[in-house]
Amino acid sequence: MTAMTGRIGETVDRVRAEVAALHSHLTRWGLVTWTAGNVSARVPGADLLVIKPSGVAYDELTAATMVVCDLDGTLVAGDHAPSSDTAAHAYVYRHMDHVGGVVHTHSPYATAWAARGEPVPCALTAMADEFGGDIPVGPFALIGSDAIGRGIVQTLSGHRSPAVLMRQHGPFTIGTTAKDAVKAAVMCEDVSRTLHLATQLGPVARLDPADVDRLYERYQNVYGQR
Ligand SMILES: O=C(CO)[C@@H](O)[C@@H](O)COP(=O)(O)O
Repeated sequence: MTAMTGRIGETVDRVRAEVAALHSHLTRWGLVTWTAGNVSARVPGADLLVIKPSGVAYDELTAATMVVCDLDGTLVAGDHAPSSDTAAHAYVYRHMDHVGGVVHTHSPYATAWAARGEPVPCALTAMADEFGGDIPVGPFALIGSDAIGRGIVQTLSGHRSPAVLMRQHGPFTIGTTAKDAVKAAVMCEDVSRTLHLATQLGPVARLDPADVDRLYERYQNVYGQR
């Protein structure tokens, strides 16, 4: 591992361990095939991010294999090339100050909705809880520039959903923390699957917007251990 010194080095090492461990949720919840997914986290107190190395198998990911980039996506520390989605993650961090973590997968049901360019309709209380409405579709964009990141930010800015289905590509999720972004990716695939099954049986009705608001406020502010 390319060492970074001092207090920032300690912080980076902690974030590297956290990001490495979070990748195990992508395989545990069936969100990725081969290496087609990545998790990143913003480094607190620094214009840096930690992200997965490109194309490295999940069972080979360790804190030491995580790479550190600046918020332009340039490699700062690490012995591997950064994820091919680093530019998208970095763009989100530059333009959404509240975001501490970003996840991208090709999880099958969410990616099927992305293939069709259709938002996942908010027809379940679980969707109101986690997404506050539909899961929106973002524009088609080729990898390798700021285009994907711009599409994520344009779609999610002012939107309650932490997930966006990038058209004909797959879901990207954001969170206050990287763990929150991973949870959003897990829940995005879960509701995408359920709504897929439901729509196979016939039309589904969206929840009343007032009910969505009430469910979202409760889940975001009361649910769980506070
Ligand atoms: O979607 C793509 C490439 O089109 C990437 O997210 C996926 O292959 C994962 O790439 P990385 O292994 O993170 O570089």
